[in-house]
Order: sequence, then C-alpha cells, then structure tokens
Amino acid sequence: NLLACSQTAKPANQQSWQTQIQGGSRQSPIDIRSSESVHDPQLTPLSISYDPSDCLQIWNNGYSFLVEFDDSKDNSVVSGGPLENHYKLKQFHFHWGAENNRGSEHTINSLVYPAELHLVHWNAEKFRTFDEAIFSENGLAVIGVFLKLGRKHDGLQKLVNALPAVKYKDSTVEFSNFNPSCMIPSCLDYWTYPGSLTTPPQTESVTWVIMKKPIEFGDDQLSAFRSLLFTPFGEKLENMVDNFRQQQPLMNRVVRATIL
Ligand SMILES: CCCCCNS(=O)(=O)c1cc(S(N)(=O)=O)ccc1C(=O)O
Ligand SMILES: [Zn+2]
Repeated sequence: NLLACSQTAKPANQQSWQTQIQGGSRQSPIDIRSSESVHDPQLTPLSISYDPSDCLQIWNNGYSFLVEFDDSKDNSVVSGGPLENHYKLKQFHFHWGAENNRGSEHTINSLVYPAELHLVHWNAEKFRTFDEAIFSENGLAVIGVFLKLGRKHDGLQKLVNALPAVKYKDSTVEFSNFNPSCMIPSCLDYWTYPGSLTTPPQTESVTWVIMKKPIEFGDDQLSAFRSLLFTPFGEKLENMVDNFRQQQPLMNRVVRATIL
C-alpha cells in the first residue's frame, strides 16, 4: 500500500485531544496514582538550601508571576533524592484556578488542589546556562508543592503584598530577602518522575519532584493571585486564572516514591 498509513497506532492511553508536542513521550503534568508508584529505598532525602539574598525580583510574564533568583552563585541549590548533580534555583512560580475546584497541574489519584508551586532549578554542573539546560536531558529539576486552602501562610504574605505592583503583563518589581524554604513542607516525602516543562517549549528536560504533603494558605492569598492580569496595561482586563496545562499520558514511565 503506497499511501503511508495516516492512522498510526497510538498507545492505548494516549488521547487524541491531548496537547502532545510532536512525538512527546514524557510530557507533564500527570495524574500520580499512588498505588502504581514504586517505593524506591535508594531515593535519599532531598537536600534543599536557599539563600534569601539571592532573591531579585517578581515578574508578570503574562502566564504566571515568576520570583527570580540570582543564579550566578552556588548558594540556592537542591541536590540528593533522584538528582545526580546539584541544581541551582532560577525562579519559582505558581499555577491556580478561577475556582477552588481546579488549579494544580499535577493531581494525586485525580485529586486536584487549588494551586501548585513550582521551584525551577537547572543543572549547573553539566550545563553553562539555564537556556542550555532547558533543552537538555537532565537539564532541569522542578520541585512541585501543592497548596490547599486553610490557615493564612505567614511566609507567603510578603509575596502577596508585592503582587499589586506586578498586576499587568510585563511588569516587574524588585523583591528581596525572601526564603522559599518557608514554602517547603516539613515532611520531605515525594514522588519523582521524568517529564517536561508544562509551558512552551515543553521540552522533555525536567526531573519532577512532587512533595507528598501540601502547604496551607488563605482565601485572601489565593484571591491576590487571581487579581493578577494576563494582559498588559491599557488592554482589556483578563484575570490571570486557570494557568495550568491539561494532564498528559503517563506512557511508559514509572513514578517512584520515597519511604522516608
Ligand atoms: C526560554 C524559554 C523558557 C521557558 C521555560 N522557562 S521556565 O522558567 O523553566 C518555566 C517553567 C515552567 S514549569 N510549569 O515549571 O514547566 C513554567 C513557566 C516557565 C517560564 O519561564 O515562564
Ligand atoms: Zn509551573
């Protein structure tokens, strides 16, 4: 048959409506099914150490707000766990919903959280720049932390107070002396799996480390996230909400879990 078959067989769990990058086999986010995760006794605890003086600014990039760090030194790093090298903190950002029943990118047994924090790190032992690491195997390590509604998070309030200054797309405000360690849960148990960025270019360069326990934050703090805008000053007001990607097929990946 001269005509190439246009209907190549798709893996059973790959839906045609998934926003798959061409030929992507390890896309993020995913639903983590705890019963199918593999307890790996060789997974050591993560070693996380951040220097608040590396914190530089907050930037509304029209997709989320990024808190950016000075990655020219070796003071804010993560290592251990599934990571072969030490990775430097570049930025952290969040994903959240317009309503409390959606917002996180990863889910746990289909349980959705109202928001998810991503701390983006790059492998400074193997690559010279962040931009190089984005496009490289083992280039990035992103720590994901779920946020659930409850008590106000005192550490987060300093960040929330700065958000009105970055209401519009492309606005930036100086932001210093913030220690992201205050947003890491006290329980360091995690799941880990090989994945991708969840925003373009969705490169498959990320080792994901998803903390098992959520942190709590308050309704007013989530409302402050939702009062940011996707749009620049002077354009139609579009609230920055629902900035999460649809779940992607697991395909032939295994999610490993710690037994701490
Ligand atoms: C040069 C293009 C950079 C794209 C990736 N940048 S990033 O900091 O890794 C990032 C990661 C992620 S994610 N959700 O961690 O994959 C989301 C947004 C961004 C961003 O830059 O907006
Ligand atoms: Zn993210």
